[in-house]
Amino acid sequence: MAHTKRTLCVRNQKRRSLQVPALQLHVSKTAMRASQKDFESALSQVKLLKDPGNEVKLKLYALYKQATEGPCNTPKPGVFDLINKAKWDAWNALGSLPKETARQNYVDLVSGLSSSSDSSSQVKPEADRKQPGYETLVVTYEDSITKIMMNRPAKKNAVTTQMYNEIMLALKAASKDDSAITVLTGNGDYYSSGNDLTNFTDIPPEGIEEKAKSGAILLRDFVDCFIDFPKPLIAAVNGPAVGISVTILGLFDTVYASSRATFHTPFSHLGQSPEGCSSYTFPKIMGPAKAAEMLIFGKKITAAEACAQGLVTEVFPDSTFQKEVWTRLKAYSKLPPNAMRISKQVIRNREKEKLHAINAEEIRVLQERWLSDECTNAVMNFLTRKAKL
Ligand SMILES: CCCCCCCCCC/C=C/CC(=O)SCCNC(=O)CCNC(=O)[C@H](O)C(C)(C)COP(=O)(O)OP(=O)(O)OC[C@H]1O[C@@H](n2cnc3c(N)ncnc32)[C@H](O)[C@@H]1OP(=O)(O)O
Repeated sequence: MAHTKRTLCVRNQKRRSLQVPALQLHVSKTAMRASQKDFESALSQVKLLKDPGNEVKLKLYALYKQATEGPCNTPKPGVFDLINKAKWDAWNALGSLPKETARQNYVDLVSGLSSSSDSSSQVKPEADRKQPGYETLVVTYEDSITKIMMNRPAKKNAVTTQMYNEIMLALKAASKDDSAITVLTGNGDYYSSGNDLTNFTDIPPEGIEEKAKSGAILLRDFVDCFIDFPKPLIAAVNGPAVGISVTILGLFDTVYASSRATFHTPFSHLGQSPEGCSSYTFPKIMGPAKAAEMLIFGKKITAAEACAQGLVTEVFPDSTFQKEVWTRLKAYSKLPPNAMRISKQVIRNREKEKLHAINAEEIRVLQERWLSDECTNAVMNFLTRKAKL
């Protein structure tokens, strides 16, 4: 099997003491409080706004439908019915986002739009372009770079159902905005601790099989977004990464890591199996032997090891990680965007179909694993704190 190693350039790998920056607990205080009245007032307010553009209108439409009718429940329009298909796609992308959250996101989005149109006579500096409507992410646009930052630092950026949906929305928006490159990173001391294990707890009345089915659709759509993302996609791995946040790195174009980062896929420990196309990308990137140690035995590797094995492009000392990575990315973002996009597509298109098939197959297997005693016991152990990785 051919190894396709990324550029190897390991920097200062001296171990540093783990510095935990002040955690910024992101709790939307109003999240649980968007009343029907707030929602109705947002509905009236939206009519007074100047045209926010198609992308925002689609977001508003999707959140409105989700808030009033719940998950998308209508047949997918035909390919030639472009407008209704775009609306359907936007609604469907919200997956099982709860109605209350959709209502709150709608209210937040309208309030963000109102305040930006109130000050529309002033030219906002690019750094202020924080995009409204996200609860688990901070999405910003600056220097032709869309930055998607996972923002649940107190939970080590564990990925909830809502965060899966918001990352998909943010990627879809970034694929259409005028940014040249897109970056995924984490807030706080972790990049991400992977799937939020409480995703296994809210079992609907229809039973665990239904939950596994909706989880499978969510995960398939999530990974598909990374396979199909049309622009250069960079991961800035600011700290330890676990599970799904590691496996999807094989679908990024470039992975920069802090010297403090570690990479861990404890699937067997959790009674689960590989996802994110890692059963294909990892053996291809690092060779079957190293991939097996990670994916079957759950070996945790350091940033330096991940770089030597080709999963990481370059490691930066933790103390200068942010500065060095953003300086590099700002320079890359000035390259001709169409050329970068086309080069990415030439590289990716050859493999797209295969990656989609691998994603579907991995999820078919994983869906069965979720129903196994091995998986249930492992999740219960974590949630009752008998086990930690
Ligand atoms: C029926 C099927 C439905 C399925 C629906 C899902 C669909 C998609 C599935 C995709 C599958 C992906 C596979 C994976 O990602 S596997 C990896 C899963 N992750 C883990 O197992 C990590 C678990 N976490 C830990 O082991 C530790 O927290 C840590 C990451 C090593 C950090 O330890 P540390 O001591 O530093 O910190 P704490 O443990 O005190 O964590 C701080 C708080 O954060 C909470 N936390 C952290 N990680 C998670 C997590 N993954 N899920 C839920 N909660 C998490 C932790 O509980 C603490 O919360 P607290 O302060 O309230 O106690």
